[in-house]
Amino acid sequence: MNPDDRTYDGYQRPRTPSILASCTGVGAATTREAALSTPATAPTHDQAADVPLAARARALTKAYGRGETTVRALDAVDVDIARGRFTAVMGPSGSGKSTLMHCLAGLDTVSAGQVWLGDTEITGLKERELTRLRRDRIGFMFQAFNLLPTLTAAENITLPMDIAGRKPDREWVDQVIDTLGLRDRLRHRPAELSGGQQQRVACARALASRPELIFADEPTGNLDSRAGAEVLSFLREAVDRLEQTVVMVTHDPGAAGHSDQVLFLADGRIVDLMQDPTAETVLDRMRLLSGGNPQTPGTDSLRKS
Ligand SMILES: Nc1ncnc2c1ncn2[C@@H]1O[C@H](COP(=O)(O)OP(=O)(O)OP(=O)(O)O)[C@@H](O)[C@H]1O
Repeated sequence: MNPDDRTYDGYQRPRTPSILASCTGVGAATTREAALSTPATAPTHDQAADVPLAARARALTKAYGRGETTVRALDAVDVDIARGRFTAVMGPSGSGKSTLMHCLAGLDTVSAGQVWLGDTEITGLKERELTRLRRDRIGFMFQAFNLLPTLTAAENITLPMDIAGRKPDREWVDQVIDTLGLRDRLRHRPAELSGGQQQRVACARALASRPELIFADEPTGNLDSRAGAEVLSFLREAVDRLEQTVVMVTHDPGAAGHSDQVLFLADGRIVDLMQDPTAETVLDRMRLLSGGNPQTPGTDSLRKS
C-alpha cells in the first residue's frame, strides 16, 4: 500500500457524546431479516442514543472467488459504529474481521450492500475518491508499524499530512505527542526506538490529522506484553481524552477488554455484541461461542491495569 493511502488531514470532529456504538444483525437470521428490511438509506445517527455514527454498513457482503470456490467472507452484515467509542472486533481465524475492517475503511470493494463513512456513502466511489477519503478521514494502525526508517519520529508522525500538502494543526499534534509520551523521542529514528515506542509513533501518526475514524488491525500483535498494554491504554486515552473513534481487530481477549464494546464475528456474520467487556467476560463469551474451545492466546498480558 502506498503511504499516500494512509494520509490524513486536520478534520475537525464534532463534540463526542459518550455512548456505545451499536450494532444490528446479531445472529444469522436476524442479519438476514435486517438486511431484507433495510431501507436504501440507513440512519446517520445511533437512534437509540441520538449520537452521530462514524461509520455504518448495511447488508455488507464480500465474496472472494467465483463458482464452487467462492468464499463468503462477509454475509449481509449490518453494523453501526458510533462516534467517540472504542470497538473491538473479534472472532476465529477466517471469520471476516480484516475483511470487515477493510470494507469499512474503503480499502476493499464490496460484493453487495452499502457502507458509509459519516454521511458519505463510500460504496461506489472511484479508487481515486476512495484514496482521498482514506487520506483525509481515516487513520490506520497495522501490526507492522510501517514507519519510514530514514525519518525521525516527528517526521513520521506528520508524513501523511506532508505528502498530502496539508498543514498539521500544531496544537493538536502537540497534544497527541504529549498524550502518547513521545515528547523526548521526537528526534529519534525508528531503529533507535523500542517496539512499543515505534507503535506509539504509529499511533500518533494515525491520530495526527484528527481522523473521523481510526482502524487498528492487531496493533499489539508484534509487541511484548508490556508494550502491548501500553499501546492499548494509549488507544483508550485517544478515545477518552482526545475524543477519537477507534475500531480494533484483535484475537486477544485482554486487548478487547480495553474497548467499550466487542463485535463477535463467525463465518462472516456478527453473532454477538458485548458492552463494557473485560478480559474475563470476553473469554467466557468466546468459550460459549466456540463450544468451549476458543482458539485464542492467553489473556494475562494485556489486561486492563
Ligand atoms: N484476497 C482473498 N482472496 C480469497 N479469499 C480471501 C481473501 N481475503 C480473505 N479471504 C478469505 O475470506 C475469509 C475471511 O478472511 P479474513 O482475513 O477477513 O478473516 P480474519 O477473521 O481477519 O482472519 P485472521 O484472524 O486469520 O486474520 C477467509 O476464509 C479468507 O480465507
